[in-house]
Amino acid sequence: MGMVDLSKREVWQRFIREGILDQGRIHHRIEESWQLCRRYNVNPYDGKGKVVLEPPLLLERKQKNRRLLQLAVPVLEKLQKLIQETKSLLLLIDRDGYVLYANGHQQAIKKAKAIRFTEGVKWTEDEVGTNAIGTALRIQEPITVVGDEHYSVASQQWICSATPIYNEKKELVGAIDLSCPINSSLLQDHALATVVAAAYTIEQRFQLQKKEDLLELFKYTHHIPNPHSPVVICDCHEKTVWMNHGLRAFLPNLTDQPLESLCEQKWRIQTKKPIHSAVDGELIGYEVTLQRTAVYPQTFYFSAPSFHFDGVAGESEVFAHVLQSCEKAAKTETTVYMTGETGTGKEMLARFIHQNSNRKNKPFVAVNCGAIPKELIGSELFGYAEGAFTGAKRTGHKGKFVQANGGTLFLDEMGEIPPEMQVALLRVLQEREVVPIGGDKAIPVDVRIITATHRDLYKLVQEGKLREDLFYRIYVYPIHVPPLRERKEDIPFFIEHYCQKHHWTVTFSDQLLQLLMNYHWPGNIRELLNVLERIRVEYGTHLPSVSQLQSMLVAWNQNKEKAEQNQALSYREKIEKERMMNVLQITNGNVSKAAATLNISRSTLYRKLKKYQLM
Ligand SMILES: Nc1ncnc2c1ncn2[C@@H]1O[C@H](COP(=O)(O)OP(=O)(O)OP(=O)(O)O)[C@@H](O)[C@H]1O
Repeated sequence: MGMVDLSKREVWQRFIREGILDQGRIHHRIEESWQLCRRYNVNPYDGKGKVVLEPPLLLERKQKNRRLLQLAVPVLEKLQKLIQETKSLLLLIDRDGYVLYANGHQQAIKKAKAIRFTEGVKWTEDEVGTNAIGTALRIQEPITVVGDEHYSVASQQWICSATPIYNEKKELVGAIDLSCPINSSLLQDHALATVVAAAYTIEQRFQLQKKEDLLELFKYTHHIPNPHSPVVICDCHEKTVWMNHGLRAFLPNLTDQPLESLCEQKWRIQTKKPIHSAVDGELIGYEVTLQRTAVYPQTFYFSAPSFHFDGVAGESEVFAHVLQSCEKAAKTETTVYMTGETGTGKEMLARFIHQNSNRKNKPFVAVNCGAIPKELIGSELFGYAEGAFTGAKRTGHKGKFVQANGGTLFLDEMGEIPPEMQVALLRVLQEREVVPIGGDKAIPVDVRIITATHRDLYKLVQEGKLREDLFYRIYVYPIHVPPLRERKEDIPFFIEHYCQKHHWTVTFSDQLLQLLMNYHWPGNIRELLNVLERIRVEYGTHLPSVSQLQSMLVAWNQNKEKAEQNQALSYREKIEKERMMNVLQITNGNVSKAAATLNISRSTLYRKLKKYQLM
């Protein structure tokens, strides 16, 4: 864009009169704009402002752009001296091309008024033809338009430099323009540099303002009561900024996420309240309360809407797969083999399979093979005939197989079945009939078998403790239930479930949750529920501190270990241990006296104290 010269005037005249544009004579942005103006049918012999907003409408527009005005005007006012010295005009324009603010030298203002270049006017290319403001807003680049480069004569006595302004989100929010009469002393390169620098400063202020808004939003969060319903605060662009405990339990560290991404994660917006800045009334964010879309009891719409799981499913992928496997098994008659540590919910899943199968109206019978004395397993499972043995009920006894007829038999701790019973069990599975002990008539039975174990059954086969043929009878459709530590993300759901079930209104802090989520839970869900029960009983609505909970978990484990060791002791050993503890108590811990009372040597007593972990 060179200086005003005659040749440029000629180029303009030729284009206006004949529609011919001499290529390369003017800047390509100007060429492009002229072509546009021609298409818009802009009158080249006019170019005065047409749309000037009435005061109420202008006020409304200023209100809408108050952030821009608030951030830009102080910067523009710094240029006051330059404007006066160069007899020019400085304008702030909104993104639609309306002049929001105009400041300038007396003469320039007067000259501008003549063409209605004032506050409230719309100064776009389609209104007044090629000009710095309208063109800069369209091409989103800084530009200077000199004299005859203006499409319409009204502006041809001006040199104008304009540049777009972007907010912190890099969205176009408006433009600044520095205009001066063509004979001004202001150099056009300087003018352009000035507006670009001012726009840069304003953009910096937008960035800073964003931080202030964030601070204000954080301050606002202090006034949010601590409701149990999950609350999220997001900024005015609907990006998450903060969430309360109720939500953090489920979504740790989810800030700077689009609000809608939370909705994808099974949340629904319940209320959305705008938050305005206490400083300038600008909308700075929203307080949003959310609601879980999928809560327990959860209905899983895997393939049929009828599948229903009464327990906590949580959101872990591993457990979702388990439920899917169960659903598949439920649709068939297949024999299911469940593995998983104690307390992972195997029995619950066995019930889930039963309740979703065709057998749901028939009995579900669970037998814990590990809990029945070995000698009784046979009669428990297969029943006994009338008068089968001394003391047997005269009427006999229906075994679990017969009780479960038509339904599902859940055999827990399969690994505990003694070898001689394994043969009988194999027969029932093969023949689908049972012969009660002491009886001679076979009773046909129709049951689906689900077995469960926390032991490695195949290892038992290798060790010769489980018949291989029985193993293959039951190892048909294996489902592995993961331990709780492999589905930590589900822990908050269990807690929520427990709290609701017991009408226990407490909010677990982040630290407590972290502790519960990082613990290894050897007893899995059962252990978690026990710990929650203990917290509820001991602490009520005042939850323990982190260290209190920590020591609770440690003590818990030690007790459990002791209990396990006790279980490992024989009956005789248990009695011996008990006796030693009593004697030590009576002798106030005096080992010599205790040894004498027990009639054993001191060294034997020490050895035994070690063995029973009493020292
Ligand atoms: N998904 C679940 N939702 C709610 N509670 C559950 C869930 N899974 C298990 N539980 C609870 O955890 C406890 C242990 O579950 P369950 O008895 O089914 O486990 P298991 O694997 O069969 O244990 P074990 O092997 O020791 O018999 C029960 O009180 C059960 O109600």
